[in-house]
Amino acid sequence: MTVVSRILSASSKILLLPSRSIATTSVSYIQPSALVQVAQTTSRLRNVTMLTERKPFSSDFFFRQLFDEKSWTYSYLLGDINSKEAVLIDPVLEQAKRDAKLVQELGFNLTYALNTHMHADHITGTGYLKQLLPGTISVISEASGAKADKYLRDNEVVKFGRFELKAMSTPGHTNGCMTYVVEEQGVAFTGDTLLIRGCGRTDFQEGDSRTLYKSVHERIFTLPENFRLFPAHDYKGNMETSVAEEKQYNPRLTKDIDGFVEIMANLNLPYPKMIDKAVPANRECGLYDIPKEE
Ligand SMILES: N[C@@H](CCC(=O)N[C@@H](CSS)C(=O)NCC(=O)O)C(=O)O
Ligand SMILES: [Fe+2]
Repeated sequence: MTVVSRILSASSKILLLPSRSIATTSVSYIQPSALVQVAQTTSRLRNVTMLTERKPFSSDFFFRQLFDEKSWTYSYLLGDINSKEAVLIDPVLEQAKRDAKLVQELGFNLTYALNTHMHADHITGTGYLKQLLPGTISVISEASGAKADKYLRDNEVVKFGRFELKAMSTPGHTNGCMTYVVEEQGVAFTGDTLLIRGCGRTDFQEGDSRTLYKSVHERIFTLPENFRLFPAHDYKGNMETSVAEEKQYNPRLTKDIDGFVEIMANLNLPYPKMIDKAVPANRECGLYDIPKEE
């Protein structure tokens, strides 16, 4: 019997038999690798993702997802547990005290407070964090047009302890959108470029659907399939996704580019409530409208 006919034969047995009987059928002569192929084939037929093996974070990599309930924003504190250097991605002004307290409680030194882009729906916490945690350097892309202490270009790296965070230019939602990637840990922070089963809107700031589509397909979707992806927002309670999941299930970005442009042109979303306040503030690194001391 050839390998192919064995697979087909095993596949039909697995599909036809109730699951409890699989272990007791005559498939035991099949090579384990052939069984994996059968499982992959049957999963594809049932439209189920075969999860690629996950890469766990290393024990010296600190990761904490934080949430702002008013703007549905996720911020991310990443740190090197040994050197105690940390970075904070997309902090929110109203949560800056919470975040500063956490950084101090954990004994971290916040080296960089980074924005993935110039946000339109909330004021960034980077400016206030510079006051709360002196020495913190605010960071945004050069293309954002916003003020910060440090500007990043495509493929530039910032270090925290032994870790490297690489800025990957992913414009489309805004010109200056960056996806921040910690390659060694298999993780990327996509800002508003790629949301879980969605993506950033393209109807204000420098939004451009074709550019966003290319950013996702040519940059984010070319990361390894098992990379964990963390967005700047989720409005449905999801917290994390992966390259493999979004490539298979993103309802917008699995379309061809023209189909995508059509979807984006017809979202009809109301403008963010804070846009007229947030964009001018964020252009200045969020350095005004600091909450009053209690
Ligand atoms: N209702 C919220 C704003 C919601 C919104 O527009 N979110 C943006 C990301 S923040 S710039 C977005 O791109 N959404 C895409 C989508 O499909 O929802 C508010 O008033 O703040
Ligand atoms: Fe945004």
